[in-house]
Amino acid sequence: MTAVHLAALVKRYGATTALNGLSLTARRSEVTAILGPNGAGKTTAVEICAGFRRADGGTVRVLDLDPVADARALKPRVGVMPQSGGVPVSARAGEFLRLIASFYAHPVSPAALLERLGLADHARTSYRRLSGGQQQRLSLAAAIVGRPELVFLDEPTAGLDPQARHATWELIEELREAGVAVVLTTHHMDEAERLADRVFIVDHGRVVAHGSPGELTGAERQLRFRARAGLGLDELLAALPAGSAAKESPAGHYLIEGEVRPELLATVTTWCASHGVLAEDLRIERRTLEDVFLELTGRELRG
Ligand SMILES: Nc1ncnc2c1ncn2[C@@H]1O[C@H](COP(=O)(O)OP(=O)(O)OP(=O)(O)O)[C@@H](O)[C@H]1O
Repeated sequence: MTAVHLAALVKRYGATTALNGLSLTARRSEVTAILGPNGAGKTTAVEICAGFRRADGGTVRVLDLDPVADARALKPRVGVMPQSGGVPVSARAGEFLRLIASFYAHPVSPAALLERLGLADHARTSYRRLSGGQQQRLSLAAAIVGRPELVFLDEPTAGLDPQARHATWELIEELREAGVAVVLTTHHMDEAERLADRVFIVDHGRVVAHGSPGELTGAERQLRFRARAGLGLDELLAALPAGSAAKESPAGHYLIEGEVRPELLATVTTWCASHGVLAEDLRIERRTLEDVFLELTGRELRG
């Protein structure tokens, strides 16, 4: 079932076009990741879905409603974790979460949620005195305490330590199991790969590719190794099957693309042996979303 439908969304801030025809769909019981570099338009898209901003063009439907015109009807059904907190700085964590819970008919127990997110010892701490990671987790708790059908999480794990990051991932997976539609933004491709059923790769305000992580990265494998910089690859390339590619990037890091079969591995190692090259860290791996992004845009995701 469709929870969010965005079609040809346009948003301008003065001379800046933040969204330039962005289209995406998110479904219930799925995690949908909007993956893109800084400034790609992810936050703007979430803010429009949350009814915080109006689009300049295109269609926005959230649970089949209009986020601005139907804001009252959507409020009890949608949770939002904005990028910049959204919590009054003097509010104490526990009191704030109980207040938010009181707005909903069937909230989760605030105390249990604080415990779950490792904030139980900070229930009496004011928001401004929480660490960045604790503030993030309180903001996440506030987004989900009302048992929403749909949640928007804007960079939910930004600034979290690995333990808190994993706890957040597990919570997100449980939301999906419970039938919630989760839409999250991230510029961590590992987060999208681990969590998302569908990924929308966004760049310059539009979707440049979408699909499940497996669809996006494909079945293709690639072979990588490290060796001394500046190996002449023409001769190796000539020995490889047609359609293969070999490149050095950055210096001393080699990548062989194409159909990685046993013969290809043998060709590479034989070539290395005959040139006195010790191929270190030789490995065959699947393409990552980072590779896909690089291919599509010519830039690194986190660049
Ligand atoms: N209120 C605003 N006024 C002017 N320009 C803005 C405003 N908000 C965002 N922008 C610009 O719009 C573009 C998209 O920004 P947005 O915050 O939506 O991207 P993002 O993908 O969420 O980036 P990040 O990962 O850094 O949060 C950027 O060029 C940004 O500078």
